Amino acid sequence: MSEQMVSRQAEVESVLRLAPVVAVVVLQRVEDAVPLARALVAGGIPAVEITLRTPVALEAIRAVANEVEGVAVGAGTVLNARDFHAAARAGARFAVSPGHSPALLDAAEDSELPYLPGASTASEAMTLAERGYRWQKFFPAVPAGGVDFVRALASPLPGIGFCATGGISAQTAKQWLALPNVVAVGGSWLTPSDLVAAGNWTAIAALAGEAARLVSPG
Ligand SMILES: O=C[C@H](O)COP(=O)(O)O
Ligand SMILES: CC(=O)C(=O)O
Repeated sequence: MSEQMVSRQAEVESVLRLAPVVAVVVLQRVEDAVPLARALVAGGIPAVEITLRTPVALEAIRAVANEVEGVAVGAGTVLNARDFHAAARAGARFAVSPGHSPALLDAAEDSELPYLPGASTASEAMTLAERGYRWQKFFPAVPAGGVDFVRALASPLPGIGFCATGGISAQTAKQWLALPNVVAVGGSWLTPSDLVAAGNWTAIAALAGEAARLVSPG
């Protein structure tokens, strides 16, 4: 594996180990980005994935990267090489995808930006491991097989650590974090759209606080 790949993987690991939960955020208004990220950081959740699902996402990433101390802001829903480069230009510290494709893996190899690609089967996880990706997003975690499925991957694929995301809640996060091959979970439950729309940053900081108190042995 190239030295660059080793250091980008180390960076992904360090982001995933900042806290038990990566906040997955869908923003409708760019002006919400900075106070929202500050609330998450204040609650103890510094890893924030802003999904490229809305027109304001890149501007939001730029604002958070420039203005929020202590945050590790990444771009989620990176679907192609163009998204990948746009995320890097906006100042994202990492990029995340629901799956992966040959073109995306090529773009990631040509870039400095640490990358967390998605997998949801043993074969996909093995394909990514062959390309040097020890840290992977297991997505969509619940519909793709749930806790039992991911637990069953731990023994045959001991080198792979997952950030399980998709369908996880405050109530179920603990079960996921107890798996030896789950280093963190991702989820949107910390930033419900009604609280974001209402600008209720205090409530979001409280949800982040609860999430930060979860523990992962992975
Ligand atoms: O990674 C992105 C997912 O949409 C987050 O899933 P969730 O909304 O079920 O937490
Ligand atoms: C689902 C996912 O991985 C993403 O939006 O990045």
